[in-house]
Amino acid sequence: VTTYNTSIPVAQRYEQARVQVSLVWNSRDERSKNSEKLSLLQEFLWTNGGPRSNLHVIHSIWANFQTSTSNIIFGHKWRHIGGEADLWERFGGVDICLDPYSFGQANTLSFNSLLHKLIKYVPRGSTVVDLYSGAGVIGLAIAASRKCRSVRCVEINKMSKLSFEKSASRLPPNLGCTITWHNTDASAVCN
Ligand SMILES: C[S@@+](CC[C@H](N)C(=O)[O-])C[C@H]1O[C@@H](n2cnc3c(N)ncnc32)[C@H](O)[C@@H]1O
Repeated sequence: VTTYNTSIPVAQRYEQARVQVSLVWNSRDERSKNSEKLSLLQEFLWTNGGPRSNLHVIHSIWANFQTSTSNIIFGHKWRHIGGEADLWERFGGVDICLDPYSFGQANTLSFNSLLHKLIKYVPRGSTVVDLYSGAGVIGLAIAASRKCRSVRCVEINKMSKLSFEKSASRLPPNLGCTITWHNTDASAVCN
């Protein structure tokens, strides 16, 4: 859900929030059997919830292709099939891009206020490691506070790097802090 438009009051922002829809399709890709049904579903959703509908609640639509029969929800293949590709949020005073393949906190209001509180506890000149960082939202907010020398984000999902890089490109210049993102197992880093 995006509530990005910070020029309007918070309550109104939540009323006008829009949803990023991810359709998980149990096939290899968009050329597989039954893919016409995916297009029909996408068209139906966009007609009834897109910008030209009476109830514009859909920000974007993505398809995810999952052939595994395990209980892992998402497969590795993603296709953007409608609306804006990037979903932006505002957390801890920074612009954050959340692609559907990156983890996003569900309670955005609480997360935002927790981030503002957390930053107060960071001593000046710190070296910070954001373990299990996802797209690096916590690390990026700490980096933007200008309180630390470096922030390293550590995350196992390599796709989250794309979201991290888009957000990092919007950080203000000259923060005096290097911020990097590392695709590795955080439990190995801790040991
Ligand atoms: C609950 S999310 C939190 C993400 C981020 N800190 C936030 O608040 O938005 C946990 C993250 O840990 C990652 N993760 C799970 N196991 C991991 C591991 N062994 N090493 C590094 N990251 C891991 C997941 O992919 C996920 O992005």
